Amino acid sequence: MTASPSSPVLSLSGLHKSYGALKVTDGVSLDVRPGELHAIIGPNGAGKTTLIGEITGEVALDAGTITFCGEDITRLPIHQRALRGLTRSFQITQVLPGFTALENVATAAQAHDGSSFHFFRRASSESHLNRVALDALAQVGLAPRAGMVAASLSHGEKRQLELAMALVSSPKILLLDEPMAGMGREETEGMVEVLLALKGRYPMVLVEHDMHAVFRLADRISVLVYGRVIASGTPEVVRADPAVREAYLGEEDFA
Ligand SMILES: Nc1ncnc2c1ncn2[C@@H]1O[C@H](COP(=O)(O)OP(=O)(O)OP(=O)(O)O)[C@@H](O)[C@H]1O
Repeated sequence: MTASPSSPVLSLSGLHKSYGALKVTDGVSLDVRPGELHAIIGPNGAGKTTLIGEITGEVALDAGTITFCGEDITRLPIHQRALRGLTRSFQITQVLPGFTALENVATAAQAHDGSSFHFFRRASSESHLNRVALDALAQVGLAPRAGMVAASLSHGEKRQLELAMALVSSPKILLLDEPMAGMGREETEGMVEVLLALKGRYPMVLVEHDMHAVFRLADRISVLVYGRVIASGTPEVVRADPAVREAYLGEEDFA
């Protein structure tokens, strides 16, 4: 089955997951449209990271269907989903601390491109990989740090580096799980700028607690509470929703 240009890139339909009596995903249905940045927010323990894991295949569903680029991927293993361009970044640290930023991204590009990498073409392959890696570093604003070893990068820069490593895997969607976690205001602002620049080029699912960042970036927001989507829509619609305001009672961002 092929998807038309306007059909959703990713559709979740009736997803369910329980751990014993705890319903972590309770009938979640939502879709991500081409070029859209769709944020998923909700209080601690609402099931956001679990939902990302269900999309990548790390968490097995009890019920429901996941469709990606027109294909039912519900039963596909993690690597088959990744090969199709379903790319997760953050909270999985694959950065090699003793390698430079450029080497890290080139290694990620090589891993993705593995089958076309031949020894007899080594020199040209390496320069190709370096070009691809530099381009990805530039996209995340990290080109000036290309020659620095990853260990010497700041926390925010390491997160930018992880994002660059995701970009070289030819993503058809980016799943970003708390990219601003542990960042100060300035680093958060830097990451918002990077994601704003990438917006529209890749559809993105963003799980994030920083509401200022979410409201600046999102085209649509879905609010998860106890594993259920209690509201979904544009930032304006979600901000004005009484159920959302109740779920976030007392938090200044919804005041
Ligand atoms: N493997 C597991 N076994 C049992 N319970 C689990 C497991 N994974 C997650 N949970 C529980 O499921 C619930 C949802 O967890 P999840 O990490 O998805 O929430 P979250 O919305 O991402 O939270 P946070 O915002 O704090 O990161 C929590 O109560 C958590 O303790």
